[in-house]
Amino acid sequence: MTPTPEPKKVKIALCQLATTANKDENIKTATSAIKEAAAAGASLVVLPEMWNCPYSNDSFPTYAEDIDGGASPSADALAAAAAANAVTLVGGSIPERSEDRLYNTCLVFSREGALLAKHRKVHLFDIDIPGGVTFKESDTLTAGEAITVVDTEAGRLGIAICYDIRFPELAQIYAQRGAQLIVYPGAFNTTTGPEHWELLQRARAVDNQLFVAACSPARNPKASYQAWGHSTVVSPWGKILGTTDETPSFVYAELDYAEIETRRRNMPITQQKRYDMYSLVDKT
Ligand SMILES: O=C(O)CCC(=O)C(=O)O
Repeated sequence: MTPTPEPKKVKIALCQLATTANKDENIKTATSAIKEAAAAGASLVVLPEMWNCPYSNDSFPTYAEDIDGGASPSADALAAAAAANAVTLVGGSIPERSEDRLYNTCLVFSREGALLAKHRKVHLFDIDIPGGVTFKESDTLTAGEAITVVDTEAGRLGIAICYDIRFPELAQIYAQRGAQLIVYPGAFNTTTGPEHWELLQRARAVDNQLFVAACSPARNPKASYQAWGHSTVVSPWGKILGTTDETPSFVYAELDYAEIETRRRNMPITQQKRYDMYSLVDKT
């Protein structure tokens, strides 16, 4: 990969969208949110995990779109919205159908609406917390096999989805590859969200001395899955640069990528790692 782009300042917008069971309505909501974020001055816009459908295993197969096959109204709408508003767009995620498999997939578009990257969620959300939350994405979805670092006009971005944030090795590999910001479209819930959502974002940011942004759907009281909301942007020092509650809302923050160099110079933990005692192997 080429050297990390020059440090610069980027205004990011996280669109905490209300999602419904109506895909067309969800696409309209996303399109108008991208326009509103751009009008507010954002050059990098982020959408939530599974923004075009309810977050449920019943929904994923019926809402899934064949992105590679060119049959994806959601992808088409995102490409058009990125170009119309001249923003770099991390398009949250949607259920993707590819041959006989389904994936939880994030698309990244340039300011011209070109598809820059496609990331399939690597760690599937299979958990069982009795009295709390039980979910098994692997009932319908297949895990991705590739990790994604992409150069954009808004910086070098590492892309990962929701449960992926619990795996520090992935974030460390992104940092090693020069990511300035890791973007996690996510949909934590009312059991794990209050305990871990902010903690994990701050941990990944401080571990790796880079920016972290996590964008959730808004909570829908009628939905089977109660999203935590609280979309958040964190600095390399672990500072919350912007956050919200569980309602449909926008989070704006300015990312000054020069801070990454400052923090790493002041506290050079990457050079201080004891790779004579332990190791991280990038097998991708
Ligand atoms: O890790 C968690 O607590 C929530 C993860 C999740 O909701 C997801 O991966 O979709």
